[in-house]
Amino acid sequence: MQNGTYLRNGPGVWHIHDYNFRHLFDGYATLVALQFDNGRLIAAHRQIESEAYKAAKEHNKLCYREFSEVPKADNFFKNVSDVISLFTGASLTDNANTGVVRLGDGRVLCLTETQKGSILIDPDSLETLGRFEYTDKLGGLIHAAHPIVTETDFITLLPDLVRPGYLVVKMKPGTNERKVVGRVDCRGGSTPGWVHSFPVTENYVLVPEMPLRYSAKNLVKAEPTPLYKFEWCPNSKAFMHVVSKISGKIMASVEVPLFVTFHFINAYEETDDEGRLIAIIADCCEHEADTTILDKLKLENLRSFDGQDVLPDARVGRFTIPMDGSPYGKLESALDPDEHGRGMDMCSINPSYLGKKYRYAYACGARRPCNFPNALTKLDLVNKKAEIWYDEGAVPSEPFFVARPGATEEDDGVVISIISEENGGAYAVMLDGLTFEEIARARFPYSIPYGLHGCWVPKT
Ligand SMILES: CC(=O)/C=C/C=C(C)/C=C/C1=C(C)CCCC1(C)C
Ligand SMILES: CC(/C=C/C=O)=C\C=C\C=O
Ligand SMILES: [Fe+2]
Repeated sequence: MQNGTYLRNGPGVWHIHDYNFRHLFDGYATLVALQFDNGRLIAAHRQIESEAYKAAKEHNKLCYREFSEVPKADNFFKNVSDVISLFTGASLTDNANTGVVRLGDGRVLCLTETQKGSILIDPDSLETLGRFEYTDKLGGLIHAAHPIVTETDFITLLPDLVRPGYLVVKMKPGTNERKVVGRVDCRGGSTPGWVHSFPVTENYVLVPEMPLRYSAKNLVKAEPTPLYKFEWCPNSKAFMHVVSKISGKIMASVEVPLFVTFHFINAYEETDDEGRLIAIIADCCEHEADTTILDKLKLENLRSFDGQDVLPDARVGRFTIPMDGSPYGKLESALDPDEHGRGMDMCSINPSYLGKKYRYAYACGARRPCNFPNALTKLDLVNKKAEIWYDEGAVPSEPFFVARPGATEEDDGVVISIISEENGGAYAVMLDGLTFEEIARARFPYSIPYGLHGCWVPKT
């Protein structure tokens, strides 16, 4: 194993004093680090010191709007209406609890869906260094939680709730300034679809327009609605738009079957024998166009498993987007969902295959009955088979692939996951990327809560 640090972010504290949050996504961000140092493993964890977290600790109450929680009127600006503070962004959380990325310039950035929740941290001490200030004038309050980050680029989408659409933006390493690549207007609905993540190919950025859309009326509600800040709008239809990375032009825009996804896995360009582009293939963790997964992530559901099989089905949804001007795209299962127990989310790939034809993905899968993904799975998208790693009582977080230095095979590397156990225990596990067998496990001397997304910071 090369030397370096695996960092994982995620909600980890779900209460303020004696007030308990209701949804998984509300929790205050907890970073966990696994530092690999010449065969030794050193583990650490630390809270991200966001303004939202510090204010909650200082005042013993919720002070900012979280994913589903809204402060009581007297918790924030007394005389400013919620609506005004929502649209200036002042009341929005900066609780950067979703992901962590290493920028091409080496800075390590924690993110969530609010732009103000972009927070720099020190990957060695896990100390919060401060807010990442975007120096451009693009404004906006929200962005995709998952930018596409490489050594040379940072690409993200900014949903536009005023003029329904999405800005595609990019930022060079060493800068804090995003530049507009292009813009996509929504084709359906009066608001953009929720965009937690999106995929890219070598030449294109794909903009998903999901029929689960931001909801103007739910955004200002004080109490959570069944779909939180969103609305299911099947009549508004679903679309995939293809934007050129170079010109920003829309190269295709097709209607696709209705879908629900948080996470795109990867995408690539399909060419014919003469090398002409015929289609774009984009894969995602798709929840069978069923929004109930969102409410299943309520803490009371996650904390009460009684043996009933209540995890909604999910699959690898594969979009085929024709590039010949045809108006419709396809959405099919890339493999039989029974291969991975019809549970599917929290994915990773070998980063060298980003935007390219690829064969393997790693994700959380299911061994049923369950109420949450309880297994790790390696998906072979060519042979349409899945391997499963399962340990009784384990709640594994995203299996994160780290390639072996010098590897030539796509799956030559290791897969790291942090396991929270039903009984309060926790351990880190390392699987062989090729065989999917367990290589090592290291137990934490205390509990580590379930978490979301990670990144690899190589030792320099
Ligand atoms: C943890 C995770 O995956 C998602 C977190 C999403 C958050 C914190 C979303 C926050 C929002 C608000 C506080 C109001 C505006 C809308 C929205 C972006 C959903
Ligand atoms: C944990 C999760 C879905 C699990 C269901 O199968 C989704 C998390 C989304 C945010 O990053
Ligand atoms: Fe995510």
